[in-house]
Amino acid sequence: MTDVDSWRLLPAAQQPDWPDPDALKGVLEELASYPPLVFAGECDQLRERIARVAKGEAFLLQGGDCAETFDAITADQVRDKVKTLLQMGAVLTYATSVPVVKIGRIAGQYSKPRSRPIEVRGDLTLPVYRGDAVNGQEFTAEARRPDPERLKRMYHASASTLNLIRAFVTGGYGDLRQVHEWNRDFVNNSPIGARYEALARDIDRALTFLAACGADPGEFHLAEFYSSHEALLLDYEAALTRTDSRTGHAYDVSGHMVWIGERTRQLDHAHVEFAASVRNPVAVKLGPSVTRDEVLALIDRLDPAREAGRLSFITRMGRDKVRDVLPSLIEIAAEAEAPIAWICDPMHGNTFEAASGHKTRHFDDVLDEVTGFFEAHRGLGSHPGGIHIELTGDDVTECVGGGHPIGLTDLHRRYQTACDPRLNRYQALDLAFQVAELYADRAVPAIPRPRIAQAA
Ligand SMILES: O=C[C@H](O)[C@H](O)COP(=O)(O)O
Ligand SMILES: C=C(OP(=O)(O)O)C(=O)O
Ligand SMILES: [Mn+2]
Repeated sequence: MTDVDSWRLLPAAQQPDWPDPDALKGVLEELASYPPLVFAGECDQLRERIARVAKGEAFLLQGGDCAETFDAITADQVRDKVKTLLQMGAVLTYATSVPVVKIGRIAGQYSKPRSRPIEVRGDLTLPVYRGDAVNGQEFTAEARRPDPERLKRMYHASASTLNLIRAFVTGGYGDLRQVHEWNRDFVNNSPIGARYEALARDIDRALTFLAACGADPGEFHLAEFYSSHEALLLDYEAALTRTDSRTGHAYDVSGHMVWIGERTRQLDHAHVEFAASVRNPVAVKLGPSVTRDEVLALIDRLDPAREAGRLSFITRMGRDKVRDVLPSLIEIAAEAEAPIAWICDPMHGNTFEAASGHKTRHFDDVLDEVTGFFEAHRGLGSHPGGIHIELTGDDVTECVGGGHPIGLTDLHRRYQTACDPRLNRYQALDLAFQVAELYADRAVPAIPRPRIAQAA
């Protein structure tokens, strides 16, 4: 591990141009005095859960908005997002026969890397929207001016979201029987529900069997839920980094897991340096242009001890490239004896612009990339560790396709995202059921059963 401040000496991509450095300094000092949002022990627990993913004994489901917004922190919206993830988790648990580690892109996903630093509309050129932690979406000079006070709002928004999540999942919301009932409703009301009927019935039978055996399905750790976000704004992440009194290690206590994006994973830059200095489980996004040397260097820098659970790679290749590019990456990591948890992000390599100007993704492309990810792992005998999805619990029209079909001409109806198009609640559940079908068809390798001694 490196010194927690060593990143400050290196270049950092995608940082806002804060107009008033003194105001920023004051905010960061204040943030540094705030209580942690998550505890180091929880981060350790998640690292252990991800270690099981890396060993082929668990599956990981990570999902949530591309960009959270301060306006959307209502009890209903947070609940529906968590509910969607719990529902997907239940289907995937049954399909994979292993525990599903559930992680939200939530309670901290407030900043965005962008393709261009500016946005032009007509005669007006303004700084691009970089997430609610930095500036506002409205296309005015005032809204687009980076405002460090927003970093404090990010902290408070994350705290209230986490508070709600903790209340939902410990207050019985994640009870398996309840979650299965919601899935039953989804199947009954889906235009393609007949297709999912057999799987839903199998889950019914499994639950009835467990109840008959005297087991309490509410106790199956279904309600364990973790937070994650892209560690993009290093000033914020560093202000929320604390030394753990138990171990003396530094933890980024802004979320349980943090990841480095495709645009900020340069080896000699600040983001990798920062991630190397904290003890959280960390992930790096890998796009199709990643090289062998980069993969090896990321492993050596972020997981020098080869500790399972420490480093995940979230691959986002695009449906056309995943089958060609992913196998060699898996081989490189295997040669380096790195216990990587491999997660598939089937969203970011499959974005296109519709004729209407909306950024969108097709459900079939998303499913195809997940299928290619499974095929690549099956070909090499490695474990397809999980999926990373941009989704919402709301009934938005941002991605096309799915069982309640959305066409290109429907996009304008409820296109509400602050950045990238998300699967809506139905599309997210379609994805979970159709990934489960891949398991049932044996299109993916059977996962070894968890050893009893390691049961959570
Ligand atoms: O997830 C976010 C986007 O992929 C990223 O911010 C780039 O988006 P843009 O091309 O609209 O800037
Ligand atoms: C920007 C994102 O992804 P990537 O870094 O893979 O482009 C994202 O996850 O929203
Ligand atoms: Mn995105």
